[in-house]
Amino acid sequence: MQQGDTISAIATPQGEGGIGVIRISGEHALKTADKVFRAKNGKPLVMAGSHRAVYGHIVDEAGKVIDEALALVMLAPHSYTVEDVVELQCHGGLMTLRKTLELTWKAGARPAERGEFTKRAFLNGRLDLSEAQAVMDIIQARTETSLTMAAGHLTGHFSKEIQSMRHDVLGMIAHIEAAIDFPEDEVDDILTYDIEKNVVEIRNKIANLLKTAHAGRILRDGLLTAIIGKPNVGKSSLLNSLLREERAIVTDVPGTTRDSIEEYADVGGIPLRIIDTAGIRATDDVVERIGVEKARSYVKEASLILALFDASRPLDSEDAEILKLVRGRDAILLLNKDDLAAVVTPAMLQERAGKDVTVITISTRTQDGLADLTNAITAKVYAGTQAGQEGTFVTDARQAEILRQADEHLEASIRTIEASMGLDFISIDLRSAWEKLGELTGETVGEDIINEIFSKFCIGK
Ligand SMILES: Nc1nc2c(c(=O)[nH]1)N(C=O)[C@@H](CNc1ccc(C(=O)N[C@@H](CCC(=O)O)C(=O)O)cc1)CN2
Ligand SMILES: Nc1nc2c(ncn2[C@@H]2O[C@H](COP(=O)(O)OP(=O)(O)OP(=O)(O)O)[C@@H](O)[C@H]2O)c(=O)[nH]1
Ligand SMILES: [Mg+2]
Repeated sequence: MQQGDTISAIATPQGEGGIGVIRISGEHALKTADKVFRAKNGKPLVMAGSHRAVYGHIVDEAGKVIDEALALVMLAPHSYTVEDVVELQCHGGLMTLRKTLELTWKAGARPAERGEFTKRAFLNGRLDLSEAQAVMDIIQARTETSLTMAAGHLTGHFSKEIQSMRHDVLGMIAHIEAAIDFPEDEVDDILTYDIEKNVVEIRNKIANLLKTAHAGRILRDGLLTAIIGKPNVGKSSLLNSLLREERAIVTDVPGTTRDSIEEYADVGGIPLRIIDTAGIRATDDVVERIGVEKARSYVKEASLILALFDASRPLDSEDAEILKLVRGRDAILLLNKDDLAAVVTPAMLQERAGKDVTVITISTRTQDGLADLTNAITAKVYAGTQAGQEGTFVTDARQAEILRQADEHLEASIRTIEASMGLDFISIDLRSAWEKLGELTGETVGEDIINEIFSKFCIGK
């Protein structure tokens, strides 16, 4: 097999850690590693054999010892990149890793680009494009549900579904080509009937996949959620409850939160990117006013708004302002401090907000109602998604767009059949659908798109 030029990068998080790994891949990976690594047994790494670790030291050009290390050799094609790979497992300090990396460059490697190791695994056929994308999703997963989804993709759940659709489409194309070569009118009718039935089935599968796109994107990227309300209603207390941690300052002084606070929380497996904002009110305080402006702009930006109200105090004009801000938006209204004597009932809030808005009674003090909130959020995220599709979520906008376009070609094939336009025209529509679907697995995708996808990876992956 053909190997690329030799690349190297730090593969582990950069900071202090127990161990840090420098990964070298490419035609001269072993030769490069031999120049910076001196095995205790004195032998070059080719003698080690694949998937063997060798003990030794990292040494500079003058032979000075930089670190103690293990070299892990993985010979092509049996490695992550399908090329020769050597990993130098050093002590996990910033200085030793940087120094060792520089030595690999002096020894002939060049700095790896973002995602270049995984890109090589893809170009060498060990992973398809959706599997390669899942590698990064695994690294970035913030909840167990997100991780399960990404791991499902990496092990091919999504790819297999796409491949099976492509296989079916190709089968139909083959039948059509055969029928074109041996024309017989009666056979054509049976054939187009069968094709139409098959196409409808595949379109159903695509429709079901597209239904997962909403949840899939949120599980991968998180849901930007703004907590808003007038001062002192318990916004920061809610943030702390959702994080199960005293993250934000809570006091009984209205105007406690002045700058917005952003944190990820795992709410029922959904990664929420939560923004706790300054209580929205008219104020002369310059700093607070900037905070209030920020809160208003987060209301515009957020995908979900949690609007808080205090059940123990009558609704006032400041609450009316909040109700106005969330009108027409994806929002859940929370009536907080339910543990105190209530002067506002959920029915009163519901009446003010309109019947289509979800109102939930909570107490951040007793944690009552937080399970209802979790359920309301998960229900919103999974709305329309069929249960039991763990491994086959559509996770990004590009995938969803490709599926929609493939579906359009399939729809066109049905119109072609119904217009009796002839077999070769049906075949053209089906071939377009087949090619489109191939953009998901990466079989029919241009270099620029591939480069763009991998450029979003981290260095060393
Ligand atoms: N040290 C280390 N840990 C790692 C990785 C790595 O590259 N190095 N990985 C990535 O960053 C992930 C694991 N992925 C890997 C995928 C394939 C092979 C590999 O050697 N495959 C061969 C042999 C398989 C076998 O023995 O059955 C092959 O596919 O032929 C290694 C790691 C996570 N942990
Ligand atoms: N009884 C009761 N008190 C609560 C509850 N939630 C919050 N509080 C109290 O209400 C006060 C304000 O809470 P915060 O979380 O700081 O309110 P906030 O909305 O962030 O306030 P600002 O940052 O000033 O806008 C504190 O004294 C909290 O202890 C609740 O569910 N019940
Ligand atoms: Mg606050």
